[in-house]
Amino acid sequence: MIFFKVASLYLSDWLCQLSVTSDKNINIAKARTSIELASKQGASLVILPEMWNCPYSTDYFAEFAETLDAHDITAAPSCSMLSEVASREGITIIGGSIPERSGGKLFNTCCVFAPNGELLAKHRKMHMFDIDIVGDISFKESDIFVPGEEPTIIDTDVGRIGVGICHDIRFPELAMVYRARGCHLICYPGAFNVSTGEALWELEQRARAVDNQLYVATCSPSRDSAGSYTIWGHSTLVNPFGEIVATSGHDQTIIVTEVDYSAVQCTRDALPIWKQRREDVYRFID
Ligand SMILES: NC(=O)CC(=O)C(=O)O
Repeated sequence: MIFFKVASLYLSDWLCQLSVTSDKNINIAKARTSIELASKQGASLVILPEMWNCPYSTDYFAEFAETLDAHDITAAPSCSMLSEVASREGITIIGGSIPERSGGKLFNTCCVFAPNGELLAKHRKMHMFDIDIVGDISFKESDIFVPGEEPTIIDTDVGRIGVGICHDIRFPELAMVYRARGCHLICYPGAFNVSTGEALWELEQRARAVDNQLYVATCSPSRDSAGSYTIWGHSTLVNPFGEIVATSGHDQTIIVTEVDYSAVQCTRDALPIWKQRREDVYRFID
């Protein structure tokens, strides 16, 4: 989980990496305790990991799925906990992700809650994690999930935030949309595995941050989470200059760090690459 304390343009940021079990009630209780702890310490934004209520495995997604009705969140125990804690503590929550059931389909969905407990937005993972690295890892999210169709931009008390989920980070176009629409921060709840994580997790975050000159936050479950998928961990915050502000190892942990949104404009003034783009010459197809 990541937590932010906000004072005008200046935030204090907590990253809290949760160990996910195969018992949903335990996962909900653990997340609640961590959010409350963050709030007591002054956090105003909390970010949870991808699949914080469910092991990251195609064997579990359907069983752990919840139906999310913005008008009656009580049928979804994971999200009703987030809504209740958001309103009791008066904080914004980027709710990692959970399996969502809707219209006979399943989505990998991040719910965002306002400090009054209102469901502000839902981001459905847009790019399915379907990979096959011979002799290493095979995973096919699209066996279970259907991709979301839209980018998600939310105006919150802690800035304009874009949301992506894990594999979404590999698509620079999505991050560019967020930059073009004025986001200061992109949050990617994620659960990279050890193979891709070691090679690419940090690289992808720094690339999205430096190309778009904004903050990138990632939040992962910890390595000891349930299921056969081995999680990389290493929740991280990267600044608009591509530098790592804070990161973790792979164990369950909380990191507290600080975010200064003025770095977004400073970096853009110093290196005005957005204005220097040559859209007149970029062509994907002749
Ligand atoms: N959960 C994911 O989308 C995993 C991923 O992208 C990876 O590289 O691992």
